[in-house]
Amino acid sequence: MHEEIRIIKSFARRSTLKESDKELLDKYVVNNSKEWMEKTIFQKRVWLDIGFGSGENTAAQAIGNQDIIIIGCEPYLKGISSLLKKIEQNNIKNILIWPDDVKKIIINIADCILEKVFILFPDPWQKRAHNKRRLINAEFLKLLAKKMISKGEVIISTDYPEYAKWMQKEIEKSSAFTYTKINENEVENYAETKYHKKAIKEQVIFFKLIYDCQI
Ligand SMILES: C[S@@+](CC[C@H](N)C(=O)[O-])C[C@H]1O[C@@H](n2cnc3c(N)ncnc32)[C@H](O)[C@@H]1O
Repeated sequence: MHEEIRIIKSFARRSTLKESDKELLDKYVVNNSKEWMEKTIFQKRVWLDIGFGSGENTAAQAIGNQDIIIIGCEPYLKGISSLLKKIEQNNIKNILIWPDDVKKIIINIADCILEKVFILFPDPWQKRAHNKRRLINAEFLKLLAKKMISKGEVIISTDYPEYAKWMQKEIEKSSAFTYTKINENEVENYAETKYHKKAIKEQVIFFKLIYDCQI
């Protein structure tokens, strides 16, 4: 059956990539076709970092887990440049970059393939009129669940208490995951991200969601 997801833009591009970064990106970009992914990555353990920002966590996870492939999704071009720099400096071989909206690639990712997903400090879209732009909602979580292996994990963080409450409601509404609140030090190989460093520390919340096909 044809899968569809509403694409409400939750980011804005403000710059362009330098020529040298464009060439580098060609080396690491993921080809958004089912056939290419089937041949190239779906035999491996696949992780996803959605909205990687400057790529601190993506790089740390790739270095700490050499036997996985991590696909980093991020439309913010300066962030892509930062991750490319980390990849080259650390000679990282297991990162692929999707330089656009996660919703455009997730539909082409095979079902039951994702082992771990990070969504760290997603944009909170605080004004009520903008809430619909929030990435975490029941519709997106249901789609994500279809792509997860049984017992696969999604790690989500925020420092906005109101968004945290919203997340809890949407996780419960989607009824695809069980979830617990965890501490940052329970996230293996986690590297504090740029937004974590800027966050209101006492308010930072991490959720660990587990997908269980039996639910
Ligand atoms: C608040 S920043 C957090 C960045 C990083 N995770 C961190 O903790 O520093 C949210 C990021 O999500 C990205 N983003 C927003 N909507 C997205 C989408 N639909 N697909 C992929 N990335 C998205 C934005 O470009 C932005 O860089």
